[in-house]
Amino acid sequence: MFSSSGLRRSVRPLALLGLVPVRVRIIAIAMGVVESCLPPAVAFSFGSLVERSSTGGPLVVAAATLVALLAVQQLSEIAIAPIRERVAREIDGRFRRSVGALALSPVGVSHLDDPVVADLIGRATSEVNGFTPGRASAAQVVVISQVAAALGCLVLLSFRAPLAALAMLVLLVLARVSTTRVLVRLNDVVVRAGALAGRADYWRRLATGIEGAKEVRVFGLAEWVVDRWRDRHTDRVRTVSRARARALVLAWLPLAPVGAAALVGLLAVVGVAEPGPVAQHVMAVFGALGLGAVSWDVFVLAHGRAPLDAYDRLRTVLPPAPAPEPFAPPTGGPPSIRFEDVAFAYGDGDPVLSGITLDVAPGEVVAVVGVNGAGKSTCVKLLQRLYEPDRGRITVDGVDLRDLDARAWRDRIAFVGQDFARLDLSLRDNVTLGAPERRHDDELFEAVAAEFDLADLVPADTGWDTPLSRGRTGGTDLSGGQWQRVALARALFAVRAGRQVLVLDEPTAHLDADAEFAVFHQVVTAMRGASIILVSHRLATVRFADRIAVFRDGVVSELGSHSDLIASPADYARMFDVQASPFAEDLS
Ligand SMILES: Nc1ncnc2c1ncn2[C@@H]1O[C@H](COP(=O)(O)OP(=O)(O)OP(=O)(O)O)[C@@H](O)[C@H]1O
Repeated sequence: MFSSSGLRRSVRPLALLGLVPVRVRIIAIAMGVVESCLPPAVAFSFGSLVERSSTGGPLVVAAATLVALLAVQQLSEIAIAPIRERVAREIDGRFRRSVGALALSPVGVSHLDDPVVADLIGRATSEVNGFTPGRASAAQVVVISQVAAALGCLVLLSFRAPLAALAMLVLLVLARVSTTRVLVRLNDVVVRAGALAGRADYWRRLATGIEGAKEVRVFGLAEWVVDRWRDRHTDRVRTVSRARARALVLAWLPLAPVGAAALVGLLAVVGVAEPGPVAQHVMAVFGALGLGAVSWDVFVLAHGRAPLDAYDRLRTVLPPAPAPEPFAPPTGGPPSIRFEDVAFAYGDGDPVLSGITLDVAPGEVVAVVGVNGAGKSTCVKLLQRLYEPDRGRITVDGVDLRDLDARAWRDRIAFVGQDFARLDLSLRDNVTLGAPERRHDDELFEAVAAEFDLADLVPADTGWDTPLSRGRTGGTDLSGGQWQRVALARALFAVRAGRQVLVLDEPTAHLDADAEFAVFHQVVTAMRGASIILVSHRLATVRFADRIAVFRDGVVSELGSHSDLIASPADYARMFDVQASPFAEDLS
């Protein structure tokens, strides 16, 4: 039913029990069976005890049996809690892994641009109020045993009053069906409440958190933001409480058939003279009413199915991919990369690239420049296979990128982007996760840390293991420029560990042109040997590249070394003059 890449077929909560170890499964099922047998057994045993006391028969055995049954009932209620926890933990662990694997299974990231997919991933991973598939599965066992216990009581009744038992069965099934409908409605309320809470929460974070703290104060937005927070929150509470009230009104409806069933059951006892059968009958009637009752477990079952349903739908949208190959160090030197007439648009949007043709020779440094929105980052995303070209192809050593294993190709790339990852981990992890297969290579890490002067970023006593987060004990936070040094060190670690392609997509955009030039120069000098692609919208900072490609209107409009391009009368020379005139002396 389950593999690391996904649950194989449509899953129901009960089927998830197959994921727990056999021993735990057997205990859970055995306890369910015991719980199903207890109510009819107690009714029967109580009837015998009353009968014996009325006829003056020996009471000891009957009383001892009843006491033993009641003791088992109490004990099983206590013992079942840790079993249910274990069942839920085992299933939820596997389910989370399965959802994670599915969400990460597409080669690229274009599926995340689709709001339907994003919503399904959100719902499959949501654990609102702890209603998880694992808890639903454990609850399903309890619900089945509750139903079985009630049916057992009806069977007991049917020996004396078959018609009354049949009428009760019909009425209680009716009650149960309408109860389930009410629960589905309540479940919808919970889902809606979750979506609305997300909106209200955004404004709460903006008002009280660090996210927009400066803008909110400096632009005088405080009152406006707080008003929005209050309005969204009020909207949420009002919408949810109206929907809940409507659902709860319906919750009264099942009470009518339950009441009628109780009446039918109790009336059937009229005329029975002996106290024993009367006692057994009354006990069995009360036991049978459980068939129409709403228990907490029915509620957990209804809610805990929601992530499973979302997961099922997600699987129809995202078929599970085969498990990735383990890391295999690349053989040979840096590759030659070629973009051949590559065209691309996001979804149904306008073309961003309309025919890019560009070579990067092994070990060459190629800069990609162009105005904002020219498609430079998009080109880099295609190279990393985060998206696929609509037309044309990208080849690596002559092989179409689509024919290469995406994971194996990415294992050859080191990358720093504009919004590089600031991992809430230690400084050491932030750097060494650039090449996870060499994570424990302290010598390599120390060399890279020395090259980027990382020692002054963390206190000496906690050293490399200092968490880079103010929110963690003993943690520290870094400035934007310091984080950027860490991100570049991560790329250097990856290159030293054997990555042969380096992509820098404006990680230094917030620096001034001189500082960006210095950083690019340092990084490229340190990583010479890899095939390097530098992206920038500032021409002066990449002038040392072997070749510069100017992106314009979705194509490469100029290509050559800085001295070639500056000598031609086209865009590059004109833009370079405009951008570089304030630094003319430094650049000469
Ligand atoms: N995920 C996306 N979905 C839809 N459109 C996108 C997406 N990412 C980028 N775009 C659009 O594609 C165009 C090119 O964006 P891209 O980021 O490649 O440009 P760029 O040259 O790198 O710009 P900049 O220098 O500002 O970073 C822009 O119009 C942008 O709005």
